[in-house]
Amino acid sequence: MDATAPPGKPAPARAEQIRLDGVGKRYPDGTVAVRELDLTFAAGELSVLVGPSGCGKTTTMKMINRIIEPTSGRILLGDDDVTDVDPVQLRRRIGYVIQNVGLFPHQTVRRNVATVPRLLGWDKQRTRDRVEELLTLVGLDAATFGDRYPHQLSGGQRQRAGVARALAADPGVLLMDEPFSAVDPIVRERLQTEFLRLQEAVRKTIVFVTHDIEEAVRLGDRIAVMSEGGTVEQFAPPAELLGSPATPFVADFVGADRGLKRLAVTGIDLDDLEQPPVVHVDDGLADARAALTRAGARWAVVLDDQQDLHGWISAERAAGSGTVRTVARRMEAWVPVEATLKTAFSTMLQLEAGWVAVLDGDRFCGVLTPESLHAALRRSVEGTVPETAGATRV
Ligand SMILES: Nc1ncnc2c1ncn2[C@@H]1O[C@H](COP(=O)(O)OP(=O)(O)OP(=O)(O)O)[C@@H](O)[C@H]1O
Repeated sequence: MDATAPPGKPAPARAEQIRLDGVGKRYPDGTVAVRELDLTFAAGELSVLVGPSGCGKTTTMKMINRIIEPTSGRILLGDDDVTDVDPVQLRRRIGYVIQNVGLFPHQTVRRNVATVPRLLGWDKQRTRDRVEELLTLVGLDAATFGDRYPHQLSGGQRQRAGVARALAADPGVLLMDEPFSAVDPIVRERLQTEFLRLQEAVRKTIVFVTHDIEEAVRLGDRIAVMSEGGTVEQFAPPAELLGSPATPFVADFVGADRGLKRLAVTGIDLDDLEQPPVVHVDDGLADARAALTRAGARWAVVLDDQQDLHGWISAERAAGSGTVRTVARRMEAWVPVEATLKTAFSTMLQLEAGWVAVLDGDRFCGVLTPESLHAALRRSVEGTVPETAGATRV
């Protein structure tokens, strides 16, 4: 926390690296929850701990903010050994979001979110500004929800308020323990999407616990698959984890449909695209026929005056005279080049289309057909091409 920061404008905290160095936890009853764990969570990345129940995920996470003290090894937050940092100070540097949020039931949303700023002694105006800013950031309208009590919110709204509260002091690090597991799948997906957008904006170092591999793949920059005793079976970006599981345990955990899951984290590669002939709505049909013959193709993509996608035309419909416009079929199936193969595939299914156009801004880049999608998927499963960094995981 920067005491010199102007009111209402706290200096953004640095996202710090977290390093676990031979960390172990033996509970007083002799249970060894975590054996000897070496793991580094990179600054500004979202790392997910995933694994079966009881494998030590929560214990690992709670050792980072010292809710649980390790019995061996050390944990470094940036350059500081966390055991040397006063736990109260430490928890101000580390936001914490848990399942069911843990909002104070007798306090309004505003007051809940203001908890840490109040503890830090911020003045009223600075606190109020920060609360408004955070509620907006997590998609809760302050005027509507600010004065409600937690029981007057839906599960998803409560979860958002919980995230706002954890971000209030602008910590560099966020620990999240199954934060979205108490809400239904549709709300969960929406929260995940919003959360990814939020992380794009705030770039915290986040350690996120879940036992849902789909959630891990969707959110994680890196995923640690853990087995009993806090053993890390593999710690890798989602595409790598799904493409080449390091152990039979990981292969089993990510599931037999890992190829399909990998669609969600694989970007479109321009080399995957097919290039059908392109004609314009105002071209004559004779020109369209000539283009089809030249390319040896059965159909062509039709673009309008603005070079936007208009639809397609088949060789059969190109017979006769007149212009392409009169016989072309409309087609809405397109995806931006930043989309994932999953988005392309579901667009194709949703619109019952035989292909989807790929656009870079307004520019037509080519099309994906079931065949080229299949080839792209094979490429991605075989892991010959790294995950596309720009792929939008929504
Ligand atoms: N206070 C405790 N005393 C003794 N054993 C404990 C204690 N807390 C947890 N354990 C044990 O430590 C192991 C790891 O627990 P932990 O809660 O870290 O697992 P987890 O992977 O988070 O599980 P889940 O997915 O079910 O939340 C389990 O075998 C659990 O029974």
